[in-house]
Amino acid sequence: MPKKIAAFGELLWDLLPNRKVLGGAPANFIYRINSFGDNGTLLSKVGNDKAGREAREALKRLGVSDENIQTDYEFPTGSVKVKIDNFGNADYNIITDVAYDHIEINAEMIDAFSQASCVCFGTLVQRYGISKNTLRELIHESPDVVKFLDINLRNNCYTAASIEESLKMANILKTNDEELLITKNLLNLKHENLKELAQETIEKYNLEIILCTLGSNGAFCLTNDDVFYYDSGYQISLGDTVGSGDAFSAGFVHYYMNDRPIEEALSFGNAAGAMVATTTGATSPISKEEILDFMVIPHNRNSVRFHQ
Ligand SMILES: OC[C@H]1O[C@](O)(CO)[C@@H](O)[C@@H]1O
Repeated sequence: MPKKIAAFGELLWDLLPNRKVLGGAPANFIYRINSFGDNGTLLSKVGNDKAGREAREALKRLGVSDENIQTDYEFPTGSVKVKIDNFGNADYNIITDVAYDHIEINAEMIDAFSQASCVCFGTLVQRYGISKNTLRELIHESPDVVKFLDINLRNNCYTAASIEESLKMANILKTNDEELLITKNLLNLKHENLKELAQETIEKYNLEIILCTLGSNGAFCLTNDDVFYYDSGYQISLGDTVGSGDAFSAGFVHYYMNDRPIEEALSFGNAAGAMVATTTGATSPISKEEILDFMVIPHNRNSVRFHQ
């Protein structure tokens, strides 16, 4: 049975150096979730403009319903200017006060959230009051649902308060090494070492799992009963990093919510993220079968050491 997974947040156009592609972490996440065979719902908002109409069409072409995409009559559809450096790393200039900052609560959204088995959200959509409050209410109405926080810290789009509130709402945190250290500094956590910092964060915010991606060095996972797994990085030819973390999250959630062992979920997510990093933009099609095939090909894998 496909699992019902919902995500709340930004749907936008990523303006890459030479073309525009549909993006927004929750949109990218739900696209991958559906491509893996689960039943994903995206909760967002676009403007009453050409970009909004095109976003709906693009979304549907990607196999994601626009049923829970609201239309805003005042604010434009979101967009992001994405610069890619010589190493393929993305720098995001995120346009502010756009339609997805104004998502309003309604009965359909409450149903989509509370009837899902897992919901995903990030910090970017919490930069203004309306969407932030809608998210809080949706979470409040969904007590028995697994809450997956893909923290996605984007410049000028988070505060210590939005990070802390998000951690309090979450059961599972997905972060990257850099974001975990930013979180440490803003929330005055103690540990420098990533594993110890993850332990401290789990305890302080009562999390069940932390997933931490490490760029080309793979990813690790730590649970609240202190089970630790590490999956090393793949040596790939990098397209760009856009959407790679979103694919990691979708891969992990797909396996985890379908009752696969956490170690397998980590490996599948890590491979999904690596494969998306070989493409440009966040929504190039990659099937589950292609990821599974990729995982069994012998690869050169990078390896990091943890100071345990
Ligand atoms: O959501 C914020 C930004 O992050 C991405 O999702 C990539 O992870 C982009 O598509 C978007 O511009």
